[in-house]
Amino acid sequence: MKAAVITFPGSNCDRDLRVAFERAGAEVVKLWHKDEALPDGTDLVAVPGGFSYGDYLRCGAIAAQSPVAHAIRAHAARGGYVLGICNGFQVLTELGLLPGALMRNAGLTFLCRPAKLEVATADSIFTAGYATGQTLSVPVAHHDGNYQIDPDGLRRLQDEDRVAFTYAPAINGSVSDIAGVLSGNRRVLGMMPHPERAVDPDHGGTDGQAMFASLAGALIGA
Ligand SMILES: NC(=O)CC[C@H](N)C(=O)O
Repeated sequence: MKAAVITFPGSNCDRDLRVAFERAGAEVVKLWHKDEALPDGTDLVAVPGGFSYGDYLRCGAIAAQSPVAHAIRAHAARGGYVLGICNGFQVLTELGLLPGALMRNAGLTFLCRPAKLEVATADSIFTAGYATGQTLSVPVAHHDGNYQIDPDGLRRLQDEDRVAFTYAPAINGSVSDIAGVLSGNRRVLGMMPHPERAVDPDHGGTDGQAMFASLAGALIGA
């Protein structure tokens, strides 16, 4: 399995994401925001957390106009896998690969702490290593994690079983406590919590590990 991890100016979780994939047995290639094409054989594009382009305009808005953005869109259009974590989730909504938007946290403060999550569906390559309803502890670190979507869009996400994770209890004002969502073909996942910060006992927990193990396991040889 080959994962391409993208770095924008201001990304700060690209190394952690690379290590999480490598420990799970994936081959990782690094991409810079100015790269216009993915390496041949890329199975999954990973968009890391951080403050791409300083979070100017809106979190993720400038990254969605960067040279590498076209390559991400083309990969998704081909049915490729895409994982966006935190700022990466914001970038994927700005790219139009996932519905909804990430607004300022309801409490107007930056939240940096472990969060309790519930796995809302195990029916995806990203969440297959968990059980639906399982509770996880995964760190969050964001000021714009308040997921919002119009009522029709919310109904569609729920009807199509595309809510991947919810906060339990609520932390940032997200509609229906949504922490992560899947695309219609279930091959794109965006989530605000950081599973790559929970893959080693020294992180204080390993609840993120199953996501990388599931991805690497399913895509090895792919
Ligand atoms: N850790 C992150 O990716 C943070 C995302 C974004 N900069 C925010 O604060 O909401």
